[in-house]
Amino acid sequence: MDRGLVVSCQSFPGEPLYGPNYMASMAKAAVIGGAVGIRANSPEQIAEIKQEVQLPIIGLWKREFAGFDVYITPRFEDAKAVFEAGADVVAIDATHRPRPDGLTLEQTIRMLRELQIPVMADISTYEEGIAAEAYGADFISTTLSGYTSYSPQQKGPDLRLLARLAGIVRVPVVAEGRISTPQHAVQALELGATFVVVGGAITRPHQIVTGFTDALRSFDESVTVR
Ligand SMILES: CC(=O)N[C@H](C=O)[C@@H](O)[C@H](O)[C@H](O)COP(=O)(O)O
Repeated sequence: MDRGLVVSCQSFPGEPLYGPNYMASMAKAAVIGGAVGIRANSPEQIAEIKQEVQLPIIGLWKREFAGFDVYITPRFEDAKAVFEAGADVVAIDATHRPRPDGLTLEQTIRMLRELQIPVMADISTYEEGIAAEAYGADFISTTLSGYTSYSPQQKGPDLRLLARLAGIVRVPVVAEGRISTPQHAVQALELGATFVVVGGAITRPHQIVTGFTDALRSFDESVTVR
């Protein structure tokens, strides 16, 4: 995949853009805008997008299993289904938390590589990134920083984690998570990211609206106080 922008086109039940082909249309818009790849959720949405755009797809499948914290492509068989739906790379939770199928992360990555399925390791800490590379992941992405109980909880992207990993691992490092401005994206490339994944800031209109309404509300409140 070329250096540049990957647009994450994901929608979920209850969201206004959840339904047939909304995400395929979003992916078409990403193509027009010059994206180099698409990140997409679920075999269904991946297959829809695949029909409409030629760009490489990083696929995942968000699934919740009672008693487990991992939710990004949690089981080996979910990863296989994502690949079979047309993903070129499969993104998986690459933390060391227990997985619902009882496999370790190392076993999962090894089994996927045996099937020649390229793996993107979604990590939350530096140590997880180093381990994922050692296990054979093809890409390391900062996706889960801020979304595990033990990683830094911050409003903006974890550029520090990105820079530390980019300085040491040999596989491509991907900047992902809370990248909400073009400036963040440029900064990520400067710090060594091979590509930058942007989701909500492009493909979640309700999130974009909230950014504006929150700003207006704080302005109103500051005026009232005066
Ligand atoms: C933590 C998690 O579950 N991240 C998910 C991973 O696929 C998506 O919900 C995010 O939208 C994606 O990572 C892009 O990030 P952002 O939408 O912040 O640009």
